[in-house]
Amino acid sequence: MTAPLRLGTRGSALAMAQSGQIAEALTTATGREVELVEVVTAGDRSSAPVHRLGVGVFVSALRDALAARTIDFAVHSYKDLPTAAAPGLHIAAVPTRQDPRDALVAKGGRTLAELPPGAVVGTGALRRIAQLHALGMQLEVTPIRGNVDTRLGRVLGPDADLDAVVLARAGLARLGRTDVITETLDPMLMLPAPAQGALAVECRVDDPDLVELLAVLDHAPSRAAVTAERALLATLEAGCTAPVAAYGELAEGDAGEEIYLRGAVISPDGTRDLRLSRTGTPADAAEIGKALAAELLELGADSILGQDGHAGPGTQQFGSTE
Ligand SMILES: NCc1[nH]cc(CCC(=O)O)c1CC(=O)O
Repeated sequence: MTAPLRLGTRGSALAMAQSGQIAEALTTATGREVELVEVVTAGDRSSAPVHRLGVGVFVSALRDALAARTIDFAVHSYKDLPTAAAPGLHIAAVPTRQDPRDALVAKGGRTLAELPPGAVVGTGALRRIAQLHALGMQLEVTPIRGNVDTRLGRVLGPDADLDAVVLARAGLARLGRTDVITETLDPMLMLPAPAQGALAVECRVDDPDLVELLAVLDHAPSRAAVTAERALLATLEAGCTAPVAAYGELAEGDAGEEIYLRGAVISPDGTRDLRLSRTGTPADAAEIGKALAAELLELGADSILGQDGHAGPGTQQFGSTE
């Protein structure tokens, strides 16, 4: 009898749902039993805005538990991972990615285009705030945070005080709540966060048997797309909350499989909106991301990122956007 593998997870409904789904997939694929071990993170204990805390707070307690060997592996929302590599740890799998687009949940079943001037839209991420302002619709954007149910309650609950919220479709899908979505937002308007909708399955480098076991969950196209998006983010050296968006899509092109990467850097007030794209082969995913970031920098991305909304030096270690 082998002992069950210990999967460390945050206690939020979303974290429990995605950890449970990965545990089940691993057991199905390998026959190994998996036990969920709850880890409380500083991010769960605080109610400060995420762009102040840095989303790294959600990650570090899980990584500490890995280092302390109280858990064997962890499942992260990939977009919450800092771009800096974690010494001693390895992303053993990037499972098949969920739909990476953002979703609108609005009162009265409204779509984005149906929101009247002055409508109050809640979202926590500067990337979304910036892109909502860039639409020029006179939306009033208000920062919110909290778990998915709390956010939905601001629109759908008895004390609803917002006209709409924007959140990741993937989070709603993992919780079985896509029914509340009134519009899945076209990436032409709302380019997703780098790695949104993807998970990262992480374990210790010094656990080679587990590295090999977890690899059954890896989905190469999802990994390539996320690699390109995160290389763009890392090259821009955008702090934890910078309004950077990136979306890599894989498709069959004339010369075989191709990756089509779009990137955007938007000022928080939406008045400056740089968007570019680039194609290449999935094997060059990281280079494509770096090259696209370099082009964005050439066009002044750094001056946009230097405006308020940039995380500042205190939170530079956190590489994720939201
Ligand atoms: N920043 C919070 C966060 N981190 C991961 C998800 C779920 C979507 C995903 O897995 O990418 C969410 C919620 C959201 O952005 O609405």
